[in-house]
Amino acid sequence: MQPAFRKVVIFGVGLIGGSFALALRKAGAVSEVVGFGRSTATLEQAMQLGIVDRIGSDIAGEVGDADLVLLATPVAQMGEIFARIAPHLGAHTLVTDGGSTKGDVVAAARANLGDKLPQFIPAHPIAGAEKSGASAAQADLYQGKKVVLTPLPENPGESVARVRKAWEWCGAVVSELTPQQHDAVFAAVSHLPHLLSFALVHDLAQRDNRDQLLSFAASGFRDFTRIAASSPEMWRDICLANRDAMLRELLQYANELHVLYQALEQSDAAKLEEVFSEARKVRSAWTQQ
Ligand SMILES: NC(=O)C1=CN([C@@H]2O[C@H](COP(=O)(O)OP(=O)(O)OC[C@H]3O[C@@H](n4cnc5c(N)ncnc54)[C@H](O)[C@@H]3O)[C@@H](O)[C@H]2O)C=CC1
Ligand SMILES: O=C(O)C(=O)Cc1ccc(O)cc1
Repeated sequence: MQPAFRKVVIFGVGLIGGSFALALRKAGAVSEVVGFGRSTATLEQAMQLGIVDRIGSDIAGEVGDADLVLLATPVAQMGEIFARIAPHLGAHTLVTDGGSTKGDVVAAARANLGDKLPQFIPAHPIAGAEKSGASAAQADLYQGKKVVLTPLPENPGESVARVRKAWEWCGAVVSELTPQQHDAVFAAVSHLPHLLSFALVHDLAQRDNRDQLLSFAASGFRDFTRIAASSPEMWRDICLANRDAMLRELLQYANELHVLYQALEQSDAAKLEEVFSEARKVRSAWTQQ
C-alpha cells in the first residue's frame, strides 16, 4: 500500500519535528522526509539518527511537491518561514505546525501566507519534555497524547481531516479549540507553570548560599523544577507570544500567593489546611483520570 504521505518537509528538526518524522515513519505513513534547519550540525545529526532522508537546500523545489510541511521551530521564527514557503507551496500541499501558542502563529500565517492561508491547519502537540534537539526525538512521543488543532474558518474540511489523520498516525488523540481558547487554557496549565519553575530556580541561584541550598534539595524540588531545564529561547518566545493571557495568569497566581502569605502571617492554620486539602483533592483526581 502507498504511504499516506509521499513527501513531508520539516522546518526545525528538533524534539517536536524529529519526533513527528520518526512517528510517521514508524507508522509507515511517509516515504520521504526532508529537513530544513538553522544549523547544519543539527541536520546532519538528524540524518545520522534516521529522522530525515535528506537535508533541504532549495525551499522552492522542496515545498512545491510536498504533501505536508511541518513548522517545528520556536514560534517567533514561524512568520519568516511562512513568508519564504508561501510563493512555492504546491496546490495540494498542506502546512501544519507544532507551536505551543496559536494566536500569534495564526496571525503570522495570515500576514505571510497570502492566498495559501487555507492550506495551513494550526496544531499543538501536548507532549514534550525539557529536552531539546534531534537527539531527544522519539517515535512514541505522541503516543496516547493530546494534539489540539485550531482550524481556521478558511480551512476546507478535508484538509483539516488530513492533518488530523497525520497526528493520529503519530498515535495522538486529536481535539479542536479556537486559537483564543487554546492560548487561555495553555497560559494557565503550561505557560504559567514553566514561568514559575524558571522563577524559583533563578531566585535560589541569586543567593550567596546557592550551592548549599541545591545540595540539600530533594525530590519535591526535582519535580517542581524539571521544566526549568527547558529551552530558554522556546520559552522566551512562548511568554511573549501569549503575553496578555500570561499577565492575567500571573496576577491571579500572585493573588493566591497573597492569600497564603496572609494565612501564614496570621498563623491561620484552618486557611492553610483548607487551601492544601482542596489542592490535594483536585491533584489526586487529575492523576487518576
Ligand atoms: N519542547 C516541548 O516539550 C514542546 C515544544 N513545542 C513547540 O514546538 C516547537 C519546537 O520545539 P522543540 O522541538 O522542543 O525545540 P528544539 O530546540 O528541539 O527544535 C527546534 C529546532 O528548530 C531549529 N530552528 C530554529 N529556528 C529555525 C529557523 N528559522 N528555520 C529552521 N529551523 C530553525 C533549531 O535549530 C532546532 O533544531 C516550538 O514552537 C515549541 O513551542 C510544542 C510542544 C511541546
Ligand atoms: O516538559 C513537560 O512536561 C512539558 O510540559 C512539555 C511541553 C512543553 C510545551 C508544550 O507546549 C507542551 C508540552
